[in-house]
Amino acid sequence: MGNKEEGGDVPELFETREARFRGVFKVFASTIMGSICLIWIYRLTNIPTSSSGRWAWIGIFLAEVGFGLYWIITQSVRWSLIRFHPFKEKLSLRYENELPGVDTFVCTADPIMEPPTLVINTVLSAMAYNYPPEKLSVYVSDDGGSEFTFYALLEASRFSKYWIPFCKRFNIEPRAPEAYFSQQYSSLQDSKFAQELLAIKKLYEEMKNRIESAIESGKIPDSTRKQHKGFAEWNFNIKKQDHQSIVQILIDGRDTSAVDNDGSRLPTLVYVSREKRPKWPHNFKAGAINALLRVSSEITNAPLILSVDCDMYSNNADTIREILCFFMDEKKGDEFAFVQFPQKYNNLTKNDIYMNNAPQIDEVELPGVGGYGAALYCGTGCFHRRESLCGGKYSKGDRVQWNTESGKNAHRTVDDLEESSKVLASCSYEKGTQWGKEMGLIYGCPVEDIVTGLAIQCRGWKSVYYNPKRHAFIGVAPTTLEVALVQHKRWCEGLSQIFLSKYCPFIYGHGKIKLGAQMGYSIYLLWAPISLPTLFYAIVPSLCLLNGVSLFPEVSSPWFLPFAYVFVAKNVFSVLEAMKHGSTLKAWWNGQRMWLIRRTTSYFIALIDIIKRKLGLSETTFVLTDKVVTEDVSKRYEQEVMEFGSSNIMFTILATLALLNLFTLLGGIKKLVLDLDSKALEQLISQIVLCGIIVLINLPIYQALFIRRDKGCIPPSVMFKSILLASVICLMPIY
Ligand SMILES: O=c1ccn([C@@H]2O[C@H](COP(=O)(O)OP(=O)(O)O[C@H]3O[C@H](CO)[C@@H](O)[C@H](O)[C@H]3O)[C@@H](O)[C@H]2O)c(=O)[nH]1
Ligand SMILES: [Mn+2]
Repeated sequence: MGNKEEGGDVPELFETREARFRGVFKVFASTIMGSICLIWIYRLTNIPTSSSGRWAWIGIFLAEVGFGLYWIITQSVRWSLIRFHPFKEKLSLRYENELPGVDTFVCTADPIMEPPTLVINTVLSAMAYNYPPEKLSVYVSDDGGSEFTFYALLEASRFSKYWIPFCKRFNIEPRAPEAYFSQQYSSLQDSKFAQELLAIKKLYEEMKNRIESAIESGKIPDSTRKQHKGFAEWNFNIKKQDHQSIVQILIDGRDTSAVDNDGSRLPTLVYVSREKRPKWPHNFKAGAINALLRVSSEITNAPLILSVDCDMYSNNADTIREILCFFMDEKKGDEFAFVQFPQKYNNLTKNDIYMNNAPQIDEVELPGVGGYGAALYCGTGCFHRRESLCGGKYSKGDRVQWNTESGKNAHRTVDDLEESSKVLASCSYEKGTQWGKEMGLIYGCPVEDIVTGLAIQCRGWKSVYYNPKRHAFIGVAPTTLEVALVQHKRWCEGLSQIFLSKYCPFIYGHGKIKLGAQMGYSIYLLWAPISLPTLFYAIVPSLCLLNGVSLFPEVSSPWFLPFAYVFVAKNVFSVLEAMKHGSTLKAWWNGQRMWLIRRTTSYFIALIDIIKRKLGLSETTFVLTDKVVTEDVSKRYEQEVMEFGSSNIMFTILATLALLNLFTLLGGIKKLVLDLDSKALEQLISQIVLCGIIVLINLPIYQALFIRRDKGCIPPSVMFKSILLASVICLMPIY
């Protein structure tokens, strides 16, 4: 058991390293700051006196104030970049015999959008961690209330008896079967391995076939239904939003006869579908997690909780051991409430057309907020201390007892545990309690994760953002523009809601988390308002160009310099930052497009919806992210062709903006050529460049409007609407 009793100078279980070049960066940032101030001064001292363009001028000034302030907010995180490095060998030496239990929560909500085979891949990867199996439990929350998901889990519980020993014997990675089988094998020469691989792959395929054909036929075969008492729950007419609570313990980890093919114990596996009734709000994922928190506390009550979305399989079997280095560190471990991993995806294309992987966020901003001890909780790929999630406050000097196996359930039967758990998963259980307020995940916000993480930090806890080289969790990224934008709209709406609520980091977090962390949170919480200056910049300078109204200083004026410097320096910096973290130049460019599209569509619509909600006109919703696509769509995704193909209002907005800039660019150039006035050219060149960049970045949109003929192009109805709208806007006079 090592030297922990000796006290005093025990070596640390992890170290932190600060990013380099922070001094250089501070100098660079102050030159930008200086230029921004100069731009503001220029705007204030040069307001046009004539009526033409006066309001446009004031508007662009406000937009630049908006951009400038937002830029300042984004700086704090770049000053505090910290990376964490655990020493897992030391952990084993010191604590191998007192490792804590870990309860893994897997959430799923719909058997069509989140196929049961996807769910069990995640479940199997979580059951196969390099960790004592009797200390592992996996709870699946099925908000779809689907018999097929239950059936898939039953199949997985049987398959795990072969899968887990196979993983451990050959120490394979990753331990989600589908992902494992889809990669190249290096050691097929080893004939024993090759044999076993073929056998296990066959078993997996057979299982998958059984599950998929059951789903296809729409019913579970009677012979199968007889194999488990759990199916009886579906004898009633179960609807997704209207059913009793279901708790089925598929593997009871206490049972010493529940063993795998090698005779080793198995992790506990539990299926939970909380009660749903039409008149009870179910609070989406937050409600699901809270139900699991209670059910798991009844059954295994592990002190650590891992929560993952159903598409996020574990990609590293040692992850639990790594995060324990943070939690169990003698000096600092006690104050950590959670350890968050970045969200990584296995279905990205080379140039990441929808910017699903934003290095700026994963590699800079999130570790930056983490540097202030306030890493964001992002919903999936996160390990929590149960106590902190259930409302506990951090108090200094409270040493945790990790090994809390009390054996309180030793004499209770599975039936007994199931019955008492069902009560905990019922609708009425939370009535009049602190669940959703002080306890568990917070209700009423579509980004339950961010607000809950913030509340935990304001109770005194710290958190870690840990971004290891080998990705710890890998999921499915959106593969169509619509899904990507709808997801961002949900996030943006939820994030703004936090800013406007009592949880606003500057107020709620005041004196509890550092100012830098408050600013770091606000990078995201202020997504919605930043849509306005962006829209302004994408519309008004172009319209002014069309009307010959100049909004920027002439090239020969010294005032031109700060504009040029901010523009060039900011973009060069952003390219370098992206490429340093492995992006291609094209991916960066695609990212700029997505950045423009998100701000002018998702964030703008979210802003409108927030106002509507404030007026009492709409309610919180949660549009689930689809994790399956048709072959046609996925082929275009592979080729990095943008997918539209629906008449979502967001597409009308983005097509209108693209066309507007095309019209004004052509109109403006025509005017200049006809007038042949070099003075006017000098005054308008900035606007031509701006408008030209917007047109360049929108090339795929024109293609989708006029050239492409596949199913993913922009539908004619959207095209006509946007041509009409763009033309009308072109006719608007400039004040
Ligand atoms: O009523 C619901 C709705 C969703 N979910 C689950 O929540 C997870 C996330 O849903 P998804 O549609 O995949 O949304 P994403 O936008 O991809 O999720 C991100 O953003 C969410 C907050 O908006 C976080 O909760 C997630 O953890 C985070 O991965 C999935 O496992 C769902 O099954 C439920 O359990 N019940
Ligand atoms: Mn997701």
